[in-house]
Amino acid sequence: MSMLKDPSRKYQAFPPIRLTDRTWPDKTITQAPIWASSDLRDGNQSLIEPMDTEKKLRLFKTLVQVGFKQIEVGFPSASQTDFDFIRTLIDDKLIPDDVTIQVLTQAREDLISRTFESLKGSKQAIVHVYNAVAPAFRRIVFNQEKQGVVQIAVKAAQLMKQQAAAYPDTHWTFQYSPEVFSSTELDFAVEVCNAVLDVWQPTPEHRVILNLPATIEAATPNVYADQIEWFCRHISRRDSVWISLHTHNDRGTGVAASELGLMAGGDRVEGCLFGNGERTGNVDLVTMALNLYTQGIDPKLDFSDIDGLRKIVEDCNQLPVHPRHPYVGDLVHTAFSGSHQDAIRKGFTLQRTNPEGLWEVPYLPIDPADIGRSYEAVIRVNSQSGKGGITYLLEQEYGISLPRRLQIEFSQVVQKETDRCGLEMTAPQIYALLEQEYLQANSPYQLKSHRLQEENARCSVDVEVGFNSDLCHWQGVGQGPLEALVASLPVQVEIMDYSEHAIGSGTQAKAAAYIELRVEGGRAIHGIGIDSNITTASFRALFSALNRTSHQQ
Ligand SMILES: CC(=O)SCCNC(=O)CCNC(=O)[C@H](O)C(C)(C)COP(=O)(O)OP(=O)(O)OC[C@H]1O[C@@H](n2cnc3c(N)ncnc32)[C@H](O)[C@@H]1OP(=O)(O)O
Ligand SMILES: CC(C)C(=O)C(=O)O
Repeated sequence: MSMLKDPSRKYQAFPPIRLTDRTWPDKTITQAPIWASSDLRDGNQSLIEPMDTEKKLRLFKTLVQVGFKQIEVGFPSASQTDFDFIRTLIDDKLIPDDVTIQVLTQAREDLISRTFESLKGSKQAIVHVYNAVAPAFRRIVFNQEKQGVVQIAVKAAQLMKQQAAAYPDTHWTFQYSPEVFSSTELDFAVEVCNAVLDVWQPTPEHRVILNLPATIEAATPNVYADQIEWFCRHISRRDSVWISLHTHNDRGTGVAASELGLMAGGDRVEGCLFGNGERTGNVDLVTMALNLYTQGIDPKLDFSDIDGLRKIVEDCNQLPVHPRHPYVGDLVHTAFSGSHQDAIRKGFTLQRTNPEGLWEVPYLPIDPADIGRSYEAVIRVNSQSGKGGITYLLEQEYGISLPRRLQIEFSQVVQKETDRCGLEMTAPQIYALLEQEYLQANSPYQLKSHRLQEENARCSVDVEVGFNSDLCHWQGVGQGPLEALVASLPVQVEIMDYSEHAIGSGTQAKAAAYIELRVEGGRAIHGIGIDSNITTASFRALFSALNRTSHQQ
């Protein structure tokens, strides 16, 4: 078997929705939807090993901490583990007053009564019932005509009403999902839902939830948005219903579909953290929420410690989060490539001058600090990197600010090394290379010591220099220490550029000095000196450049 030359023999294009006056493309999302986490149900049912009670509890508490107010906690009629877990939540009073748990059931009598039994004693709960309504499911799964499928839903709705009446101390909310809504004839989806609403008789004060799943994502996200807008226009009692979106990610557009679905009238979004869920996953609620955040909208979910959250979710799901996963992947705030690093470094420098201003660092749609990440991993260096990245790491990790031409010179040294080893270079490795190349460039001339005297604005210097196995004394006079040192040298040099800065502060502070030197009319070469004494640092820089010049001749 191989891919078909003519895939239309096997696959059909999804038909477009007839909605020429669609309004959603002109809408924007201006507030967070009602979030409902399905991690403990849809997420859990898709795991290789479903969570045990301990893991479920851990994840439940985490979801509460993040700020979810509606949490689907399981399918209690399906397994004793789920049933017991729900009992634990209720009996041990682990559900905060402002959190509503939700449970799922098929539209079958025995399962519905078991579901209500599991919720006995809860203050409030959402009971979520579903049956598939799409043509293929009617034919293949239920072997029913449309009316048969409507009857399954209506009967379940009636049973739920009866069961709820038997437990009057709980505040019940009903939820119905016409499963595979996205592949169902729209008028039929509305027909089934209207029939369910006729049973439940919701009011604006006591609404029900109609959850419209893209159980299997089958079209571009604009089609889902059209479906939602069409549905919202045609459903009866719109003001008594919360329209809930439940998208999967089969085509990789689960987030886009939910976002467009919100523009099209959705009130609520069900999904999982980091996109866990059946097959390619449910819509990723973290991405959705942080997408809102980066548009300046409070998502009402708190991801201030996104790495801590990821760890818990990975432990509970026993599934890793991809390094490229939006916002949370290990590499998503990291730039390896030169032009990105350059732009990021400049962006950070500018941002620091106005920390309260709008975030505008190129290539970083979010400030990593807002989600608890350090800037450490923002720039990493390999053979694709340029001077910007190297400079950034030296600045951040070692407080060393190389002057521009020295950045260019040193980046070539790093480039040679990354090309040679083919690996990433960490900040300590880059610093080690800097040390080796500049700070340890002490042959043939080794600065042993120096003595300075200042008189009448004249400086005289006496330096002790190791040269081969000899010890020499060089003496010179000038207006400043550096000029005096230059005058003492046995070769003709010209200082093309000099700069210095402090590294750190207080008693631990050191000075870094940078010199660009031309020796006897040759090529300009750089040197670096670091010392707690600024004059010594500048002398070291000069010797570093002098020695490097002799290596390069
Ligand atoms: C898209 C989703 O994520 S939907 C949620 C899916 N999640 C799960 O199914 C996880 C938990 N489920 C289970 O553990 C089991 O399915 C149980 C315990 C609920 C039921 O198990 P079983 O009774 O063995 O039945 P099974 O799941 O095989 O059910 C198939 C039967 O239920 C019917 N059925 C399936 N879904 C529904 C539904 N939503 N409403 C009514 N009947 C349904 C099928 O037509 C089939 O009927 P048939 O036996 O007359 O042909
Ligand atoms: C039960 C429903 C909402 C579901 O999980 C789906 O259709 O994907």
